[in-house]
Amino acid sequence: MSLDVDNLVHTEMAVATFEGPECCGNKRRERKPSGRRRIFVQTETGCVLRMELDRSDNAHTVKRKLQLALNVPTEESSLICGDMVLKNDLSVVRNDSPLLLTRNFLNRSSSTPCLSPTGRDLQQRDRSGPIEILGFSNQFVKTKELVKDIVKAMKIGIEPIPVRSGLGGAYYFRNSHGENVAIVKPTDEEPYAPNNPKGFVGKALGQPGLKRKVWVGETGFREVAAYLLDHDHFASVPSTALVKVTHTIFNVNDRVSGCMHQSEKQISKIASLQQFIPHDFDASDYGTSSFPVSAIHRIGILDIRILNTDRHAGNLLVRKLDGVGGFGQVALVPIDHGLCLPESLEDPYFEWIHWPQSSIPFSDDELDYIDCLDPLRDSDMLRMELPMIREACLRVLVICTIFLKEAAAFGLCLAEIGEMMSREFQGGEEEPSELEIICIEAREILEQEETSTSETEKGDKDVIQFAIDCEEQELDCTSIIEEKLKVASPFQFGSRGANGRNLLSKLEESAAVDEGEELFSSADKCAGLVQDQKPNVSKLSMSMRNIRLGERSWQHLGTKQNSGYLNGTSSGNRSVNELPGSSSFVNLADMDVEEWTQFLENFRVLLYPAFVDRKSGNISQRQRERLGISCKI
Ligand SMILES: Nc1ncnc2c1ncn2[C@@H]1O[C@H](COP(=O)(O)OP(=O)(O)OP(=O)(O)O)[C@@H](O)[C@H]1O
Repeated sequence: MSLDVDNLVHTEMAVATFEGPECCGNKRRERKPSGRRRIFVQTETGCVLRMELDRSDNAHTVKRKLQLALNVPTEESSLICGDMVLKNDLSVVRNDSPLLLTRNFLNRSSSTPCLSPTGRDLQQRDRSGPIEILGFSNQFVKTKELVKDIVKAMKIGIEPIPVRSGLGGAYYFRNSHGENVAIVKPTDEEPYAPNNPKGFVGKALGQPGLKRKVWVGETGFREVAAYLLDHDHFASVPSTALVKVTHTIFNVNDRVSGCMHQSEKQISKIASLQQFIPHDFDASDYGTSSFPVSAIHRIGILDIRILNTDRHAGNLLVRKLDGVGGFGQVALVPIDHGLCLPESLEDPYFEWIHWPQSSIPFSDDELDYIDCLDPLRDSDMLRMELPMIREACLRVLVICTIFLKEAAAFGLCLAEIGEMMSREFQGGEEEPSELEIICIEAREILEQEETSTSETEKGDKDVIQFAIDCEEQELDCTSIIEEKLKVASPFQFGSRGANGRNLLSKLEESAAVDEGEELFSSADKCAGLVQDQKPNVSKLSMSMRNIRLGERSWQHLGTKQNSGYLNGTSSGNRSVNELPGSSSFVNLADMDVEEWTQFLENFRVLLYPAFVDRKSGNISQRQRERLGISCKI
C-alpha cells in the first residue's frame, strides 16, 4: 500500500474508495476478489468509517489511515474484532466485518473526547449508499427487500421516526406509503452507549453494559444471531440484519455538555435493522391464557438455546388473528434479542416460565426440531456470518443447546428446563442455577483429571527413567516388573508390556474397566513389589493411585442413580462464597480447545443424573447442599 499521504487521505477518508454503492439491497454484492475486503471501523463513540482493505494491508497501515482521519496516533489505538486485538496480520478479518477502534491508556468513559473526524466531514464524503447490509447470508433476502423499499421512500421525503418506548435509541423506517416497515437500533445508542438519546449514557463501546457479559455496542449482532439461529422460522423472529445506515435523524450526544442533539448532518451508524411486525399489543397487555401452546414452546426453545436474559412480556408482540382465522386467536412474535448469548452463563429471564403452556409436554414436531439442532454447526454458521461474535458466546450456545436436547429427550417440559437454568435468590444472594452447578461440577472433574494426568505424566517420566537406569545396569527390570505384575494383577499383560510406558498404559486400560478396589490394591502392590529395586517406582504407585481415585469419582459420577452423584467428588463442602464472582459462577472462556472438549464430555455425563434428580425433586437440594448453599425447595 502506498504511503502517499495525499492519496491516502483522498482514497481512504471516510473512507474514500467506495466501490459502487451496493445499497438498496436489490443487487447481490459480489464477494471481493481474494484479499480485497470491505470493513467498517467503528470508534468507541460510535463514529463509523468504511474502508477497503487490500491484501497488503495490515493493522498498522489501517491505523495509519485512521490516524489521518481521526487524529489518533497509531500507538495509542487498538483495532479489535470480537475477541481479537489485531496486532498486524489482517487475514482473519473477513469482508464486511465491523472493527472497533479503541484508544489505549485512556479512561474510556463516554466523557473522554470523541474520536471524531478531523478536517473534512468524513461522513459527507462517504459515497456509499444510505443503508448497506453487513453480510451475505441468503437469509437476508427479506431485509434486502425492506432496504429497497425504505430507500425508495427516503427519496420521496418519507423519513424515519424515533421510537419513544424502550431504553435504547430506535427508529421506525418507513416505506413509500408511510407505513413502518423496519425498526433500526444503532449500536451506539443502546442503553449506556455514548449516543443513547434517552439519558442512559456513561460507557464507551466495548465496556460492560446492561448485562455484565454483554458489552456496550454488541446487542446489534446478537439480534441478528437470534434471527439466524431461528431455523425454519420456527419461533418467528422477524428478519434482522446488521447494517451500516446513514441518516440525519440519529442522535449524537455532546461529549462536553452531555446534551443530546440531532446533528442535522448525515451520520453513519452500525445498527440492527429488523422487519417491523404490525401488532395489536405486547404480551404484558394481554391475557396469556389465549397464547397458543406451540408459540410459547417455540419461543421458549429459542430462548433456551440462546440463553435469553431479557424475555420479558414486552418483548413478545401479540397480533390478533380474528380477521384471518379463528376468533380470539393470536400470533406471538419475539423481538429484542440484544441481551442473548452472554459471554458466560448468566441468569436468564424467561417470562413464559410460569405460564401454564410451558408445563405441557413438547409435541412430536417440537421434539423432532430439538433433536435436529446441532450446536456445533450453529456455531460455525455464526462464526461465518458474524465474524465479530466472541467464542465465549458460542460456548454458551453450545452448552444451552446440549442441555435442551438432552433434557427434552429425557422428557422434561419447557418449564422444567427453564427452571433448571434459572438462578434462585436466597436472602438477597444470587445462587447458581442447576445448569450452572452441573457446569461447576464438570469443571471440577476436568481439574481433577488434569491433576491426575499431570501426575501420571510425571510418573511416566519416572518409569522411563527407571527403564533407562535398568538398561544401564544391564538389568532386565521391565521383564521383572511384568512378571510381578502378572502375578499380582488379575489382568493379563501382553507382549507390548516391554517397557515402562506400555506397562503403565496397560495399567490405565485395566483400571478403566475395573469397578472395585481389587485392581487398585493389586496395582498398588505391584508397584510396591519393585519398590526395593528402584525408589522411583513409588512415584508410579502414587500416580496410579491418583488415576484410580480420579476414575472412581468419574465412574461414580457417570453411573450414579441412587446415592447422590455429588457425594463422590472431592470438593464436598464448598461454600457459595468460594464460587467465583456473584454474577458469573462458571467461566467457559478460559478453557483451551482440548479442555473444552473434555469439559463437554463431563457435562454430558452429569446431565442424566441431574435430570433424574430433577424429576424426583431432589437435585437442587442435593447439589446446593454439596456446594454449601442453603436452599429450601
Ligand atoms: N420488530 C418489531 N416490530 C414492531 N415493533 C417493534 C419491533 N421491535 C421493537 N418494536 C417496538 O419498539 C419498542 C422498542 O423496541 P425494543 O424493545 O426492541 O427496544 P429496547 O430499547 O431494546 O427496549 P427495552 O428497553 O424493552 O429493552 C418495542 O416496545 C416495540 O413496541
